[in-house]
Amino acid sequence: MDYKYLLVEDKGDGVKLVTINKEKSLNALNSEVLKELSDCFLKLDKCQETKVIVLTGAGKAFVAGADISEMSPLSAAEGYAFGKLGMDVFMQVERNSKPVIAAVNGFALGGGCELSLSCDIRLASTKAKFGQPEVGLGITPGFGGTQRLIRAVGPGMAKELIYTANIINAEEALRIGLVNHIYEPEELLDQAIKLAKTIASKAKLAVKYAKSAINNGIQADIETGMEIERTSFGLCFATEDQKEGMKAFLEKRNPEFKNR
Ligand SMILES: C/C=C/C(=O)SCCNC(=O)CCNC(=O)[C@H](O)C(C)(C)COP(=O)(O)OP(=O)(O)OC[C@H]1O[C@@H](n2cnc3c(N)ncnc32)[C@H](O)[C@@H]1OP(=O)(O)O
Repeated sequence: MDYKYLLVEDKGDGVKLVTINKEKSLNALNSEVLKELSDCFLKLDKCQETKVIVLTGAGKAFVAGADISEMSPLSAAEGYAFGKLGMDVFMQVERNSKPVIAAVNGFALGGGCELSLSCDIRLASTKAKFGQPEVGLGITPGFGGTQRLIRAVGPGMAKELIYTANIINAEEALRIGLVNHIYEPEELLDQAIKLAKTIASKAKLAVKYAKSAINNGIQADIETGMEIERTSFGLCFATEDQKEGMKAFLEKRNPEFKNR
């Protein structure tokens, strides 16, 4: 996969590393980068060999937000369309059939924080900074921040972050549950890939069904959520990997999953 602003590397064992590589503008998301991300995540979704995706940024930023120079002259209708473009791409990340781990190496502001929120798991370097600075620019979050941040950290904390535009460090992000773990900058990618490989070693379809059950269930009432889980659970029994996983346990050996 060849892109102008993305690097896609095969890290082995079914793990792909996607790096947003537009260092000069701190990986700010313009329409071109968003379209490349869309194409990349669509292809990785369909790629049989890919089991887990790690997403990071080149240089000192994960993503410093949507591109302010592109947004500055927009009309209301154009602003709406730009917001929709970002939302659609982030929805592709969130709904990707493969788990996506955000390795947040530095600034994750505005659209950058929102991109990390569309990933399944966030890991941070000690240098990471998170925030939704949009109200300081005269806009609201526009790539899903008002909806995903409340789900990640609760409405009170999300509202404080969004209304104040405060930037928080990795420790605070860990404290409020925005990230799962913090690592030294030089360890972040290795740790993200290690976590990705642990997930990739499990039954691929079971992980896929678990992801969709969690993502769909979180939007639903508990009874609907339980029905979603029952359906996913039942579907697993139609897979070869369920037979192999349980047979291996009973035979006291490691399973050899075929991802079928
Ligand atoms: C729907 C979504 C909406 C949004 O996401 S709104 C945008 C939210 N993000 C922000 O408001 C953050 C904007 N950026 C900053 O505040 C600062 O940057 C930082 C604090 C992240 C870093 O500051 P420092 O280390 O001093 O770097 P630097 O010189 O400001 O940035 C290097 C180059 O990167 C460009 N840049 C940074 N962020 C953006 C952006 N979000 N959109 C467009 N360009 C950006 C700058 O302008 C500059 O460029 P040049 O070297 O040509 O002066």
